Amino acid sequence: MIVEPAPAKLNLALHVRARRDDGYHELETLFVFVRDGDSVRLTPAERDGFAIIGPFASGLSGEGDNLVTRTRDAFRGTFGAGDPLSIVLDKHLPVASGIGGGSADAAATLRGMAQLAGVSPDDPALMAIAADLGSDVPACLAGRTMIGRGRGEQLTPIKVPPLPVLLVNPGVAVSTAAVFAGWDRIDRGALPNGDALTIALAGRNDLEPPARALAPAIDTVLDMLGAAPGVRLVRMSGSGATCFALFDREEDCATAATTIRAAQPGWWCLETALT
Ligand SMILES: C[C@@](CO)(OP(=O)(O)O)[C@H](O)COP(=O)(O)OP(=O)(O)OC[C@H]1O[C@@H](n2ccc(N)nc2=O)[C@H](O)[C@@H]1O
Ligand SMILES: Nc1ncnc2c1ncn2[C@@H]1O[C@H](COP(=O)(O)OP(=O)(O)O)[C@@H](O)[C@H]1O
Repeated sequence: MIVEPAPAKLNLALHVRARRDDGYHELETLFVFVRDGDSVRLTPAERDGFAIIGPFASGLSGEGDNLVTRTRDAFRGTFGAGDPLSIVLDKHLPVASGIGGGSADAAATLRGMAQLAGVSPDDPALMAIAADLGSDVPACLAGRTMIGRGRGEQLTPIKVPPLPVLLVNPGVAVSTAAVFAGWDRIDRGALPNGDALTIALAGRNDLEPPARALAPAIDTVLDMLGAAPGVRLVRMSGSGATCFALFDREEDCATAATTIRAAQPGWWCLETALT
């Protein structure tokens, strides 16, 4: 049995540069990962099985299609059938929330299946499968801080300090495609140069305005995070609606979490750290 962690992704900065003829957008983004997330358990079995457990299981259980089973089938398409597998997805990340839960699950499934099949984690075919599954899956397969370009699949490593971070989602799912469609098509420029923190602090998320138009609750989340003592940076991640606040001190992160949980008990709130 293998249990693969599927940590949440954040975009500390996300610059949308152009709309391509294939409908996707050219991006420049700073991908980081946090300590916590979903996990995928893979066990060789008599026949294939797939189950979803955990606090956000109900948001997905009704859907026949899941990125985990799609990934399993894509892996087999490249590397052969192998043993039947019982797969359990433990879903802790809110669905369609800009922190790449589905992409992280896909990447964890690829890593786990590669390990079971004796495929090297560096096999380039894994990255090719990842890029086919979704724009964020290559970064999640790499699983560490990266500058992403193109659709997100051109990756360059960079280091980030393990700062405390608070993630807050107001419980509104937003469609990635709808948010990109709302981008005003104005190129506001490249990612700044420098170390990861400099890039984050001087960068932007160009998807914030269209996401805020679709989900006005994001305004309230950003305001509450921005009012937290000791906060270093507040921004939305990906296409939203999850927003993050970076802190220098764990105590400040914990205080902000307590304040927000008391004011908004229905929101999802995760105190974690960059890895
Ligand atoms: C915005 C980002 C930033 O990291 O994150 P999330 O909000 O999903 O977490 C990603 O680019 C999302 O990646 P992912 O969620 O894998 O998206 P995909 O399945 O590839 O694409 C979903 C839809 O989003 C739009 N899309 C996605 C990526 C991109 N570079 N340009 C796009 O226009 C397209 O309309 C596409 O049909
Ligand atoms: N394992 C999965 N986890 C989350 N979403 C999934 C999964 N499999 C398929 N999906 C579909 O993918 C869509 C995007 O999900 P998700 O990766 O959570 O978005 P985001 O990258 O914006 O956080 C969801 O609306 C859902 O229908």
